[in-house]
Amino acid sequence: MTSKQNSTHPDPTGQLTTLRERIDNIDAALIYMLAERFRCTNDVGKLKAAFQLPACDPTREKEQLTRLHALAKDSGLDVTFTEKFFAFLVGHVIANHEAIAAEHSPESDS
Ligand SMILES: O=C(O)C(=O)C[C@]1(C(=O)O)C=C[C@@H](O)C=C1
Repeated sequence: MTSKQNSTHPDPTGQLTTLRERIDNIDAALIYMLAERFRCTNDVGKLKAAFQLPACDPTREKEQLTRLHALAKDSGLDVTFTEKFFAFLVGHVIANHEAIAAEHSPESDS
């Protein structure tokens, strides 16, 4: 025990460090998973651009949301957070699809 730590004033430092190590590992996994998801959606963006399909597919998004709701409930993740996170993510994907389509468009210089 340190001078500041005793049974009335326990020191949370060790526990906090352990929890933060877990958080860092989870953040790393999330970043790698998101990078992989964006690699996949970029391929979707190229396919959509090549076949002149719309960037946004509301029917697919509805199906995804239904599935994500069930997963959120099952796992204990906040459903509102899940919806907001999905909307944020898909918003970026659609912007990327539009950028890819603009590059592929006949009016594009390149
Ligand atoms: O599945 C597609 O069609 C995609 O473009 C991918 C994706 C997604 O990020 O999951 C993005 C936009 C669409 O509106 C639906 C889903």
